[in-house]
Amino acid sequence: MSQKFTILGGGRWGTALASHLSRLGHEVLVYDKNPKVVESLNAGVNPYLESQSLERIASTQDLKEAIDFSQYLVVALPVQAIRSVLEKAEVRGKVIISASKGLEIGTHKRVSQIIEELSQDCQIFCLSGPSFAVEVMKGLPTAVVLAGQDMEQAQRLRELISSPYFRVYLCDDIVGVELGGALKNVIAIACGISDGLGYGHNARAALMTRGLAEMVRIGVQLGAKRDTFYGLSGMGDLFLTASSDLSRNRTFGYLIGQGLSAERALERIGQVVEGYHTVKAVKELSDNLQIYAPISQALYSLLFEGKPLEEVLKDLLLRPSLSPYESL
Ligand SMILES: NC(=O)C1=CN([C@@H]2O[C@H](COP(=O)(O)OP(=O)(O)OC[C@H]3O[C@@H](n4cnc5c(N)ncnc54)[C@H](OP(=O)(O)O)[C@@H]3O)[C@@H](O)[C@H]2O)C=CC1
Ligand SMILES: O=C(CO)COP(=O)(O)O
Repeated sequence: MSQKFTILGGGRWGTALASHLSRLGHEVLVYDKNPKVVESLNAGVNPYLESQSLERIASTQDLKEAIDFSQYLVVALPVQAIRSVLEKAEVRGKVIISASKGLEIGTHKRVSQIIEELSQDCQIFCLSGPSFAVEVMKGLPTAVVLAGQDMEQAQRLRELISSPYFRVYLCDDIVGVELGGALKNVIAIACGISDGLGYGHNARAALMTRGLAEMVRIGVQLGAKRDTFYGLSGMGDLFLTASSDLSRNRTFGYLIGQGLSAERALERIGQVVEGYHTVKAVKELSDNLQIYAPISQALYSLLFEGKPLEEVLKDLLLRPSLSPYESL
């Protein structure tokens, strides 16, 4: 059955999801602050893939109009922008799907926690997993996971958003699914640095494996189920992001490995690099909760404390091996 969907955020991911939902016959309204994006969507042209025409996607800069438009709200904004947008919106009684991946700096909150704080009487779900926007825009086969507490509502949502090329699995561990999507970006930056330095495939495989162990340690401490990290939103998205040129997080790391400063690398990419912010939140969380997170800690000292890359690598590679906590 056709429904109305509001998408908050007309970036690449918001536009890809809008395109997917409209192909399924839903009526979609995208909210974005950028007039050029709004204009392009209203003209039926994908702002990021100009060869693709888009039908049935309307767009607005009017947040109230967007919120009032539908019962179903998809949040696809950069994580650090979500609070400021939701503070301006009165969100009440909606079914909300968070599609953003990261932790909020300062509060260390997951996206569903930010949404919960700033909305009333809403049911909140998280959509995550290995899903590059450009491939979803093109309708290439993709599998994702939808997590939430109310499995009946999740099942209804799955029926609304699934297609043969967009396969949706369900999960009741929203904490694990959100943390999988947020933490894999940090490890993807580390893998990018290793690739940029020319360290080779062995090093990248080691970082991905030890990175996954680090994600599990952090996640379990924060209340996630261990097994969730071995599914689409943890391992699945880590494999994708840490090994593909399409990833902004990996590319960010790659450019740093090639000698660029973090500022220059961010400038060059010109899109959201969520892992850069999440590193900060993870560093504070792991300090506060005494979680052993050597890769995230090393990235923090490189990106935010100005420690030279050679020293960071030396510390990481020469740190005492096999502490009891490292056996996972
Ligand atoms: N791209 C992908 O493949 C995927 C992305 N995601 C997640 O989706 C989220 C969004 O990423 P993505 O769409 O790729 O990012 P993009 O960089 O493509 O776009 C971000 C968009 O958010 C807008 N924006 C920034 N700040 C604000 C604000 N304060 N108020 C309103 N709009 C704002 C930007 O506008 P402007 O350009 O004017 O600044 C831009 O249109 C991230 O959390 C990402 O991890 C998840 C799965 C896949
Ligand atoms: O999360 C993503 C794919 O699942 C997108 O990753 P990047 O933000 O690194 O491009």
